[in-house]
Amino acid sequence: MTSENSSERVVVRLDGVRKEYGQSVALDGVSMEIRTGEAVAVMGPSGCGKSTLLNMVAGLDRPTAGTINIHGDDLGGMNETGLALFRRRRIGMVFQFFNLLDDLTALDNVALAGQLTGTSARQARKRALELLDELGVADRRNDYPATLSGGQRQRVAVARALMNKPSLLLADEPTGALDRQSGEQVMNLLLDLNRIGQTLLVVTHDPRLAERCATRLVEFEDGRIAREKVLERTA
Ligand SMILES: Nc1ncnc2c1ncn2[C@@H]1O[C@H](COP(=O)(O)OP(=O)(O)OP(=O)(O)O)[C@@H](O)[C@H]1O
Repeated sequence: MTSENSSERVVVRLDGVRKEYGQSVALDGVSMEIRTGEAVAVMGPSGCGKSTLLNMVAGLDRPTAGTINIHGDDLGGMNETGLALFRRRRIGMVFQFFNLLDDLTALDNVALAGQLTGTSARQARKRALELLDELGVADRRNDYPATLSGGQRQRVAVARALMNKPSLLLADEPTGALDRQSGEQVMNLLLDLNRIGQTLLVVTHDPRLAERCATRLVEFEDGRIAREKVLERTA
């Protein structure tokens, strides 16, 4: 593989990323790459900067210093509108507590993500239904989040994250609020998605999630990368 080809395969590149909140340093010079098709798990003690890293990569917050490139686009060069568009089109996000809109049905929660990028309501609802079907929750399409189990809510949230075929799926403790069985199902879902080519960056406290789903483990300590290792997936 030529170096040109290999650079095309880089989805995310962080270079010397530092983030300060007042006196506190959340990220202290982080450089890393994520390549197409990788599933990277980020672990580390509470407060080591994991969520800050995801927020930076999603363009939800800006670094104090350093650069972040996603598929060659420098996030630092985008204004707020550009960042919002980038996020909707290129990034899918899954959160610990689902972050679904309570007053929309499961189907509308998913379809809205498509409509926000200009897909027609009809097309968006069609794709949303296909995704809910693939994720095994199509029968709950007309129900509101409050009436769904945690595992079902997370499936709907994953469907929403996939709506715009993101270059990168980010997940922040996606199993953190789930019972063991629902957590296992969400792990299998992430594994299946990665196996069909979805690039993943997952923050977790759960070593089982990293072992099951990740191709690489990155351990953070005090805002820095302390260790990295390639994982052999057993499943
Ligand atoms: N908005 C903010 N304002 C001030 N300090 C913040 C803010 N966000 C994060 N921090 C600080 O930055 C550091 C890293 O926080 P971060 O949430 O990234 O850690 P984490 O590894 O995700 O922790 P946890 O595992 O507990 O979720 C912490 O010291 C935290 O208090």
